[in-house]
Amino acid sequence: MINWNNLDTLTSFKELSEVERVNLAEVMSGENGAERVKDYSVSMTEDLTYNYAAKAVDDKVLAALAKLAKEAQLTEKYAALYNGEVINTGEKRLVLHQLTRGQLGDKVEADGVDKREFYVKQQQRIADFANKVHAGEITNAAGEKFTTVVQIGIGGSDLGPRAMYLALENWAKKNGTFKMEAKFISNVDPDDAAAVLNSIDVAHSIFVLVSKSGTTLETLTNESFVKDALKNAGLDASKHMIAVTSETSPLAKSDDYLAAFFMDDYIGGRYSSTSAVGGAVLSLAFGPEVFAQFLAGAAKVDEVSKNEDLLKNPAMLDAMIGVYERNVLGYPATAVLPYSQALSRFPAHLQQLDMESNGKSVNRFGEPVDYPTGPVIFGEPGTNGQHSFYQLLHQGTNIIPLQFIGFKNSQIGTDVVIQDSTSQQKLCANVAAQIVAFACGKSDENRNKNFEGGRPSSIIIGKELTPETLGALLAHFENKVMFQGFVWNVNSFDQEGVQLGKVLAKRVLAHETDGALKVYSDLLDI
Ligand SMILES: O=P(O)(O)OC[C@H]1O[C@](O)(CO)[C@@H](O)[C@@H]1O
Repeated sequence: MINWNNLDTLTSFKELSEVERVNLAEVMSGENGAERVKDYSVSMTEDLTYNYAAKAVDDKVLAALAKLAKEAQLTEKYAALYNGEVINTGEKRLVLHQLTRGQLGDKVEADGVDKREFYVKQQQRIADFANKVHAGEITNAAGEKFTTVVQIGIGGSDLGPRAMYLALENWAKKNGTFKMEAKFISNVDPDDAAAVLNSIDVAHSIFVLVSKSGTTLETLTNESFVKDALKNAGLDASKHMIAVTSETSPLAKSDDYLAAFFMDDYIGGRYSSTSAVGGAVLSLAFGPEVFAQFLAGAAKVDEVSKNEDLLKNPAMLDAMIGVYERNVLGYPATAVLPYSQALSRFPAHLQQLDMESNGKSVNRFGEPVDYPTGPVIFGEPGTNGQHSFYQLLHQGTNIIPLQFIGFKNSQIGTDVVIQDSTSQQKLCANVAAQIVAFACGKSDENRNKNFEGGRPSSIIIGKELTPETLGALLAHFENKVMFQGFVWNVNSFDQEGVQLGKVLAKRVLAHETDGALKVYSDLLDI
């Protein structure tokens, strides 16, 4: 039987709080440090490793975390999720994003269909459509090939797919699978849509309207913006647009689109990159085979995440160390720092994934919780971040745990040797240096130049960022966030916190305001 209990009622959580703290600077110094870097490492897939040597944990802390993971029944809860229980209690929905990339457990039936079959069918329909576009069988009205794909969507209908596209753009160009350039319109700021439209040839562009609900104001506004532009160019908008939505949304049966592809209410926006939401744009941009490799990478990590042994389950381990840092050590934030330009928008995606999922103050039954839940997430690619906010990370008054990601090889492969090292070597040297600098610090009589150290980090290391490693990376973080939600006993799959602002904005637009809202409306000339 599964028990959904608050973290502070668990005996093993009290025990964890009493385990002696680790002096990170001490354990990471000298030979001991070298041994830790070798030992505190676990494979995520054959190409990716999670290394947690520079986290403030030792065997005692890890044993206490394993006990907590067991008492919180994390593997059982994961199994309940992929076997189709109603895990999203707020919206009374199943949570099925893992089914888009593999069958992890029982067949899941909902709405009278086998859900795995439903997702696979959508992937096949998308693959077929994308192949026809690439082959010139689906064209614009003049019979010319589409050369650009533009995704219109916001939140999960934008951030994940955009981050994934950017992550693979150069890889696809290098490996001969690049088919079409992709652009993204998300913000309701008219400058977003206008700038994208100014940068493309609309006559040769295909637009993917993505909205699960089919009611998101920003997305519908941008759709009209684009339709106007197509009309002004003398084009029939319905021959340039496809939709990705749920079958129950107002967009599903409209004649306004060349085709419609479906996901459903069991896939949260921020978990939708492996569904039709990511599938359409990525298959059009890189071909369906590349999208399939991306799914295969995610499926591998989903499988590893079933492991009951904490030390052999990187997503669960990462999650538990994060809980220790948040609820025992009291750290408020986590920085995501990819040493990979291709992952430039990955931190923004993780921001939504983590903060929209676990930024909650009530448990899954709607009762207030008495402990901190999700941390603040932010990040930028290294080495750019080093010349920006790392000052606070090294010497500020808050300790911010760090999540580094690094690859041995670059994607494009073009490089130069300057002062005896390549740029790729410089990049990797920097991430290694940062881990040790943060952990060990450096004492100096001048307090201003003193580094206290004791600043924890982990690193995910891969050979190269490929579609498969990207899928694995994505699933690692999705599963980490899911496990943390289980430990905190929150529902990680709804987002009521975004509603109030939407309601008030509607009131402003309808001029139904008073008090402070009225004055702000006047100040902004609405
Ligand atoms: O795909 P939709 O329904 O347009 O929603 C877009 C985004 O809006 C939200 O519901 C909240 O603003 C996100 O969770 C979601 O990713």
